Amino acid sequence: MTNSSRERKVRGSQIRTSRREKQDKNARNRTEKELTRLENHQTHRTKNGTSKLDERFIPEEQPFIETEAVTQVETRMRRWLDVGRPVHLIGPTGCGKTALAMHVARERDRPVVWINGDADLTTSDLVGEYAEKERISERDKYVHNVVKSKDIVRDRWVDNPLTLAVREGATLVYNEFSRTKPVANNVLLSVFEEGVLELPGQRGKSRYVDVHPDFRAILTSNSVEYAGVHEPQDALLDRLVGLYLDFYDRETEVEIVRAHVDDFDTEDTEQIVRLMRELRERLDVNVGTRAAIMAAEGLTTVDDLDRSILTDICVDVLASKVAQHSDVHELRDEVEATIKGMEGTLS
Ligand SMILES: Nc1ncnc2c1ncn2[C@@H]1O[C@H](COP(=O)(O)OP(=O)(O)OP(=O)(O)O)[C@@H](O)[C@H]1O
Repeated sequence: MTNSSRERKVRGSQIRTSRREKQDKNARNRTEKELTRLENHQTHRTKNGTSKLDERFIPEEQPFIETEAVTQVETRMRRWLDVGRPVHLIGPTGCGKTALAMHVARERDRPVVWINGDADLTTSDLVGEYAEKERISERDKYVHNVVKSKDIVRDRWVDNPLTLAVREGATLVYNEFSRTKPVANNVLLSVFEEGVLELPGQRGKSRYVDVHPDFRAILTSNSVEYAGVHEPQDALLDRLVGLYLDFYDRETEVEIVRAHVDDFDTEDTEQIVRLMRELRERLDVNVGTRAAIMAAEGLTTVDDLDRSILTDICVDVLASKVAQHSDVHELRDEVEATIKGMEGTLS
């Protein structure tokens, strides 16, 4: 044994760590991990110029016509959005609710989050769930060449559209919200009133999310279905500002059809809109602006138009709305009679 006793060197961290020091170390690790996650998210966001919100499905931007009639409704919508009230657009199929909601939402220059109402939608579909497994591996080298490893697998919470919109101050467009069962929409009550979103699946203080001051909501529902699908709870309706829409005036519909159908003569556009509006008055089925757009698209393929071809196009555009094959004959008769009755004005 040599004279100088050699102090035993212990490599690596101290063998014995007090419980308190271990807790502090774990807390530091957790903080570092959280900071890394946020930095990664921020990097992802800046690198791709998008946030997680942008990954959400949002209907493709369409040409948007703003006549006086459209602007009037927009002004009413903005009035309520400016004071933080959720706006509920109610109207018949194809009258322009979605286009209006998306346009006003985009104009707010905030991220837009889109939710499609559906009977199968649940609260967790709206707010989020523990949907991913997170594996954390800790490697401790207490003694050189001895590795103590520990894998922790835990559920990770994933925010769904409503929570993302609330956290990031997005404009939520909740299309056909009344198709969703009322119980799933209950989470909206405190969002629209107390300004807090409760995450039923979460625990502790992360169970509550303060609503971002820039968060706004535009809900749409189809007037007919609205009555028939799920009667939304009065407490929710009480929190909404309701704007009933109908089909636009003829000039606006002509502009809308022209915006959607290229290479279609203005006079022909005016005629097909006039015909579809007449059918809207006469038929039991709903004849929306979308039907006028589709009919105009069909007409762009025709060189020599006659009454029979025009009848075919109108019947084809509306036939999906009649339940029985026998009803199509009645539909065709109505269309033929309408075209005949307008012969003087349809060239
Ligand atoms: N102001 C507008 N400018 C341009 N296109 C419009 C405008 N309003 C409606 N449209 C078009 O008319 C058609 C019907 O509009 P939209 O889909 O918004 O109706 P909707 O009431 O939401 O129908 P649904 O009840 O089926 O959801 C769409 O093709 C839409 O792009």
